[in-house]
Amino acid sequence: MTTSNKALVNKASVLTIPVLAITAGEPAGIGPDLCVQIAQQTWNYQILVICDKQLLLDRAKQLGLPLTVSDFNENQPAQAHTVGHLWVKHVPLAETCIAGTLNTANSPYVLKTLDIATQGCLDGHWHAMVTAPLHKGVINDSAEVKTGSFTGHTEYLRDFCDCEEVVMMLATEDLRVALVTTHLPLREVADAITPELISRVARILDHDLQKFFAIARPRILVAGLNPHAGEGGHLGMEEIDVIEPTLKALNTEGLNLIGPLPADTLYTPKHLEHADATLAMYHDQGLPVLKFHGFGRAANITLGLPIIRTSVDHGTALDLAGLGTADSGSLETALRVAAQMAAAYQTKRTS
Ligand SMILES: NC(=O)C1=CN([C@@H]2O[C@H](COP(=O)(O)OP(=O)(O)OC[C@H]3O[C@@H](n4cnc5c(N)ncnc54)[C@H](O)[C@@H]3O)[C@@H](O)[C@H]2O)C=CC1
Ligand SMILES: NCC(=O)COP(=O)(O)O
Repeated sequence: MTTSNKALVNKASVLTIPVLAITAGEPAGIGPDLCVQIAQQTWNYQILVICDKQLLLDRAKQLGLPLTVSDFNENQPAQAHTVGHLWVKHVPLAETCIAGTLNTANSPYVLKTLDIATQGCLDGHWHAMVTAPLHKGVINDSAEVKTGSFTGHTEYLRDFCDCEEVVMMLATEDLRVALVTTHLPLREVADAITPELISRVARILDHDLQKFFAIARPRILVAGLNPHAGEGGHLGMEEIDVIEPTLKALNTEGLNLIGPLPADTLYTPKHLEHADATLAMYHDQGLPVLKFHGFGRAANITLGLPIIRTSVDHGTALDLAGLGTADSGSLETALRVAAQMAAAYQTKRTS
């Protein structure tokens, strides 16, 4: 690989053609379908897919779409995508995959694709990783993984990259929703909302909105935890005891956090009009709003990592695998956002 397409994270390189690595995710889900579908489109990036080569060719045949593949070599200069072709970093499946049918034997393969993609970003072999959906259940069901220990890409990448904290943010054209807690049972959420966690998350969100999205001083609307943001303490004390004083302290550092606001009215046009992002306390407080607004056109972005990682806004959709009816809109968005983030990062480095 020439210096021109080496990592933006740990090497001072010039971004010419971004090299984006896609992990195809759960082999029985729609991840492989989406990779084949985006291969049919025009892109100004080099797209490489980290997966089993034969899986992609089989899925293309099943979908009736043309596809050729070549082995990706990080020592070759980057080249823009050509329609109907994919570069592949081959990782063999443990067992042949049937679209729509989960198989725990292939779970270690899914994790291996993530490890390779992440390490490749850290080593500077590609500019960003974009993840197709995986199935959290089948990974936890596999003999190689301790049950319940795999909660999602976000936490897995946090641990792989040895980060204390990362932030999940989903973004569509005019709405960004970040989360204080991610994949946590609802019963545990209230106890997890501490000044320390809110502070770590808010600082990362503020920092990365500046770094990757060129927002000078992000205005962030923060939701309360309880209905009506606690109704002055009558519907819960977390706002008064934890959230309010934490936001106040963070604002004295220069952050621009507004809240805690009642979550139901925070997500109305009047409030959102002047917001750069929103911060929800838990997964299903913020994400249903985002998905109602922009499902299929949103990207999931992990902030706070030493690499760029974006993803789709949907799951494995086992019911659609191999049928040709999966919508590739979110994967397209995730690719575009990854490329924009890579360019923004590069501009900041060189300015
Ligand atoms: N980024 C990731 O790896 C994500 C993984 N998941 C995982 O996916 C698995 C299945 O989750 P579900 O809750 O069933 O959600 P899901 O998103 O897979 O499916 C929900 C509904 O949306 C439809 N759908 C999803 N993606 C679509 C697309 N691209 N085009 C057209 N229709 C689409 C499905 O057919 C289904 O009716 C779970 O294990 C979950 O944890 C869920 C979200 C994100
Ligand atoms: N709802 C988002 C989701 O479940 C995806 O999580 P992750 O695998 O990107 O951490």
